[in-house]
Formats: sequence, C-alpha cells, structure tokens
Amino acid sequence: MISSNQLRFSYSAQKKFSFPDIHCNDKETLLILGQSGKGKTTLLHLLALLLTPESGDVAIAGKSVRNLTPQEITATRAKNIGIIYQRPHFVSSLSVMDNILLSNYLANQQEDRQKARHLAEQLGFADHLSKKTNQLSQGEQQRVSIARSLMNNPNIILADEPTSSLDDDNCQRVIQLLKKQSAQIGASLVVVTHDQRLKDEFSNQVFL
Ligand SMILES: Nc1ncnc2c1ncn2[C@@H]1O[C@H](COP(=O)(O)OP(=O)(O)OP(=O)(O)O)[C@@H](O)[C@H]1O
Repeated sequence: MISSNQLRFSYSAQKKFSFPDIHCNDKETLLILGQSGKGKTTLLHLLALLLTPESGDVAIAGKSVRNLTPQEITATRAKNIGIIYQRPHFVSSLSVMDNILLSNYLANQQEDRQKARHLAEQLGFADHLSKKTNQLSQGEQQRVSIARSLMNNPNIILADEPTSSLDDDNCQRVIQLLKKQSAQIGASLVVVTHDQRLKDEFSNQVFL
C-alpha cells in the first residue's frame, strides 16, 4: 500500500507543484493521468522516494518515510518498490539477463536466475536473454523493464508512461501483463501517463 499526503515540490520559484493526495491499497491499481509537463514523472519519483518533497509525506504500507535516513530510504525502496522508468536505463554492455539480475544485486539479494528466466518466459522474451538490450525492440525492452521491476517481489509497482510509445496491440499487451503480474504478487500498481487509451483500463483514477 502506498499513499501520499499534501506533497509539494519545486524545481525553481517558477516551477512549483502541489499534488493531489494518492492512495493505492495492496492488490489495487491506480491511474494518474495528466498532460505533458503536469508533473507526472515528478510525482512518480516522489512516490518512489527518488525525490524528497518540499513538504508533505509519502507512506509505504501505512508507515511514513518522513524521518528515515537516506540509507533507510534506499533500503525501503529496494525492499518495497519496483520502478518502470519512462526510459529503461539499461546497462548496454550487459546482457538482458544480467540487466534483470542487477535488481537483485542493487537490493543486496541473491541472484535469482530461475526467477528471471520464469519472468522472461511469462513476458515473452526468453529467447532474448543472452542478447544485449539494444538488440531488442522498444516493446521487448518495455517487457524487460517490467521483469526487472518484479525481480524482488515488490509490494508497490510504479510505472512511468509504460505504453505511450507502443502501438495499440503492444499497449494492450503491456498493460494486461502489468495488471496480471502485480495481481499475482498482491502488489499495488500505480501508473502515470498521458496515454488516453488506458482510461478504460483502470477504475481508480487521479488527474493532474
Ligand atoms: N530536473 C529538473 N529541473 C528543472 N525542471 C524540471 C526538472 N525535471 C522536470 N522539470 C520540469 O518540471 C515540469 C514537469 O516535469 P515532469 O517530467 O514531471 O512532467 P510530466 O508530466 O512527466 O511530463 P511528460 O509527460 O512530458 O513526461 C516540466 O515543465 C519540466 O520541464
């Protein structure tokens, strides 16, 4: 479960954001819609504890993160949150498999090749595990990104524009996969997007 309370953030005196409160229980999904520049990525990064708000608070599993040390924040993120970034940020010299296993490494977890392979099979890119990530199509990279976010069984999955650069078929495929995978592990799924095609896919919605 993830929630936020009166989050405010500013990049500069001219660029200030005040976000609506969000709440997403375990096993629930939430769609955050907004036009370009409305602060969707900023909000997602606040929820992912990658940015610190000027004021307001984020709570993970009902517990405020406000007074955590930077080390505790990092540990909380690694333990609880799987992030699908707008751009995947792969390490281009590593294989698809090793990019996925990096999630384990960064969370101080044992490498779980079997799980990586299982996710790749479920997500339909098992044949590409030994390739470099730049040899994959955008849709395939998106699915690798999803697998990577699921490696540590997160309680919360945060996805930034997971479908905006995909055609209708791949858009449907990716969103159904995300919903299915998060339901399987009982996670909260929060998606930020300007992709209007997702409007009918989520019953809980917030507009920026
Ligand atoms: N590091 C930064 N420094 C200064 N301004 C920034 C920074 N990051 C984002 N901004 C500005 O803040 C605003 C919101 O950015 P953000 O990326 O959160 O929007 P968004 O809704 O996700 O947009 P898009 O849909 O185009 O990705 C934009 O006007 C952007 O230029």
